[in-house]
Amino acid sequence: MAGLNGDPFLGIDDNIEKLQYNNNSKEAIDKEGLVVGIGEDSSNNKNNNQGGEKDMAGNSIHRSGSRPQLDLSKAEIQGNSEERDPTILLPNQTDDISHLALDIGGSLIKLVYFSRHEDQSVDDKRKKTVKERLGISNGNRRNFPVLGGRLHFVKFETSKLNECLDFISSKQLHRGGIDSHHWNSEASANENAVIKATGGGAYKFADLFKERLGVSIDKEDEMDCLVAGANFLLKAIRHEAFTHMEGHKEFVQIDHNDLFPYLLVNIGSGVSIIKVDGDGKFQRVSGTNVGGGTYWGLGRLLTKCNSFDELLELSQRGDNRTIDMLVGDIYGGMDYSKIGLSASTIASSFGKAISDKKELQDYRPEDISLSLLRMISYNIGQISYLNALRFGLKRIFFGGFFIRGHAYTMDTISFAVHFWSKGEAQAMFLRHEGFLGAVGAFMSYQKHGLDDLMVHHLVERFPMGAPYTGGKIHGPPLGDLNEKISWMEKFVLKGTEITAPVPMAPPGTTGLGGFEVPSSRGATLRSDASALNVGVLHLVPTLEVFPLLADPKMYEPNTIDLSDHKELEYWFTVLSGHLPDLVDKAVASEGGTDDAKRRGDAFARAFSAHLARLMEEPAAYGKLGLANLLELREECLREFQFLDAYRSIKQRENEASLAVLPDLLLELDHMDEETRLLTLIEGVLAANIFDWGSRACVDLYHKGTIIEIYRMSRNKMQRPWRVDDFDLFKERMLGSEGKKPRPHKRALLFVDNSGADIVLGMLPLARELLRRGTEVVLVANSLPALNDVTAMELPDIVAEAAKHCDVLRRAAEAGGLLVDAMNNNSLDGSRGNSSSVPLMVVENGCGSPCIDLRQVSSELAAAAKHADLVILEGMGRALHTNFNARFKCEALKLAMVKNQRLAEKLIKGKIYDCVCRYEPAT
Ligand SMILES: Nc1ncnc2c1ncn2[C@@H]1O[C@H](COP(=O)(O)OP(=O)(O)OP(=O)(O)O)[C@@H](O)[C@H]1O
Ligand SMILES: CC(C)(CO)[C@@H](O)C(=O)NCCC(=O)O
Ligand SMILES: [Mn+2]
Repeated sequence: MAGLNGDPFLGIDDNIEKLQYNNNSKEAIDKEGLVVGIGEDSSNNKNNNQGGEKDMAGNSIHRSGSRPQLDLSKAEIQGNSEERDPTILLPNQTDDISHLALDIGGSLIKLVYFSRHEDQSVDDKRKKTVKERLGISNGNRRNFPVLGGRLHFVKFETSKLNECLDFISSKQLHRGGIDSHHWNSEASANENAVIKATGGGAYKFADLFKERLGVSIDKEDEMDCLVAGANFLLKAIRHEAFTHMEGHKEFVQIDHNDLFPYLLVNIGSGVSIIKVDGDGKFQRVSGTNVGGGTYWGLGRLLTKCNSFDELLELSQRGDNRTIDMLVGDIYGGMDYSKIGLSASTIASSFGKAISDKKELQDYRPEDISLSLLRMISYNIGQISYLNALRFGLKRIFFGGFFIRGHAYTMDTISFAVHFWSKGEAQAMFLRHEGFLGAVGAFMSYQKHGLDDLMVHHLVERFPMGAPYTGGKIHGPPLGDLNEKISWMEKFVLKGTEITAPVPMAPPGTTGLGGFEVPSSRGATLRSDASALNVGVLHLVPTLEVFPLLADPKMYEPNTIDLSDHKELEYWFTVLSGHLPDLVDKAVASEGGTDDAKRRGDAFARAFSAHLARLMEEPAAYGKLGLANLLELREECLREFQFLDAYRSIKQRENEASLAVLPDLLLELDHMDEETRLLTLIEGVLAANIFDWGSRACVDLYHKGTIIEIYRMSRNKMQRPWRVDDFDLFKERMLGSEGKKPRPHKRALLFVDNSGADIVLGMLPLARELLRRGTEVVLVANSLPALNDVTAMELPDIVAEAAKHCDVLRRAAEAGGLLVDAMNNNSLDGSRGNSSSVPLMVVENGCGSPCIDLRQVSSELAAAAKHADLVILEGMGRALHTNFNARFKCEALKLAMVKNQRLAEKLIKGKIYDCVCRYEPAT
């Protein structure tokens, strides 16, 4: 959903050392001596929205207010100043420009770095008026002092510091990370660059950083950073914390108002135990030197393993009973039931090694590793519990890379906490486990304003890097697409370690006394390349919670819960089955070139890898719903630069539908009000059959033309529909017993597909509402998804339709949609007709067939303020998501169910059944 909001007031940080400008800003520079509204209110920058303002990487450079001033003196244009977007160098820019923070620990270096949004803004005539209409003033951007962009998470081994330095230098992260491609290092060595860093290495390696990268390290206190990082993540990431018991992972919804106090246990090389009472309010109450370094260090000596992951992997095949001394070993096979110890309880870790005449080589490394892992995890759990007890704390959050998302480790810790506290205290884990300190260090750049971010401003995405390179100890800096594809091709050639799903062992119980080894060994450990379950965090300060949600806290967008494995398997099959066809469409949409084929292939592999990854571990990317899977597919397409796979299909369908629209409108106009309303709703439902996301519909396309299918679909419309609140809706619209109800003030129509769906379904319905004096806001996707119509495409479609319809034309003019028409002909004096209610188009902030109403565009949020009717149309928006959503205003949910299983599950019906659900305001 993020990265699509090409909004000029996203407020990207602008301490750029080098910027580019288009012709407009060039003028400004000439006149004003290079002070082009930078560091001032960006409303000065009328050129922001022009699409031409892109750097070579396709990124636009934003200019926002409330940023530190740039030193533009001695700025010079590099290369030919006649070029459209010449590069300007700012040699004297010495502001604190870093977008990188580090946590350099005893074992690992953690990096958090920031990159800008790829601005997708284009010259969109819709946008020119919509802000004005909706009263979104430029002043609003003052509310978003936060920069928009992305946070990336990477780690390296501390012993391989050089690799880390190379990474930083190859990405030019120490120079602000902006526009690294054409940074001219000669011309502007930045003497005063400063990077925030925490952990012991911030002290130990400061000189080396100065020497190698020419940057100074600004040291931040480690405990401060851990706490700041944990507080931020718990506040801002929806599914950051989870419990893990007996192999079962469950995300915990943390109430921000009820977070403190808690105990934070960071298991790095050593362990810090911190009592946290608030933001910046904490005390390190304990620690233990038996930690991650102990497991890895001792483990390496005892097993000759070469990597931490190898050691962890060994443990998966281990049996600790060969080396641990059990109660039964001491009690002759009996339980010591008086104090609640079963025979299989570990009495003494490694205890058997004393009595045996065995040498180290007589023990299996697997058993040693498991025994060691269990000993250390259990010990930490127990010490943590004791500290929680000391301060009466109920919640313990565990972080640090020792945990490494490993099921057995988490189960053991949870077990210890649960057992000793008799269920009073709860162990919770964090998805960004090892990055707490680094996130905290990043936050200490106060100018980033990260503190102000709220849950709805953050969108986590899992690019190709998630299943392949994400979290790799030293991920290759896969900057451009080509690099990515070739890397993946190599990877695939090497073998397909990533694609084979390994089902998790079914969870079992730990039995009597509860001292036994937790059953969960987890699935086969994945190679480190895919070890991390964190994605890229997109910061989108313009996103807002949809203001008409009745209860945003209780709102859950997904109707289908994919934590049910059967359900996941089903949708996995559906999406996999759909893949070849999608790849065909995508490749064709890009002209079917060799390059497109190669990208298509890479897309298919990447998306399959995501699916396989999620089949193996459904919660790998946080809580998983069907909407996430569908969005992942769209994001994945975009990642391989398929910007609109259904482009030509959409165009064809729009044209075909527009051709029959006049006839339809004529037909409608001959009906009485009641028949017309029914026909209109039927029309919406019937036209919703055109859905390229549905297998059944794609099959239909091979059997008939668009219009034939539409006719057939119309003819099949028979009431009662499977969910049929039409009579209620009709009464609200037309009244009963001669009483005329007041018309709606403003209706938001969340539209779905291109072609018949929008042209023959939703537009005629919009027209009816307009005619009744209701303002209509067409809410469409910001970015393409399947054959969904986008907010950018809508004005042209409306303009075409308006040629056949006065109601639409006047409303579209009043809504500022027909800019061209208004300029060209002031034909009948109806221009700006104040008696017409406006028809508007706003983008929803999404690039997916589903919509999560907790994160919508500010445009939509503004448009919603005066709305008293919400119409959600289509499977994605009205069924897969939001079927159960409750609104403060009236809601109408319209869709044809084009999937047998969904029909059975949701409405106990069958494929092609229809839903017309009307709900009064709550
Ligand atoms: N790939 C890896 N290489 C080395 N250790 C790893 C790896 N993955 C996980 N670990 C574990 O994570 C621990 C380090 O965790 P973390 O990065 O949180 O601590 P640190 O900051 O390096 O240590 P400290 O805070 O004590 O200085 C290691 O001691 C080891 O147990
Ligand atoms: C020394 C630190 C804080 C470095 O991160 C960590 O390794 C740690 O908390 N060690 C445990 C030291 C102790 O409290 O016994
Ligand atoms: Mn650390």
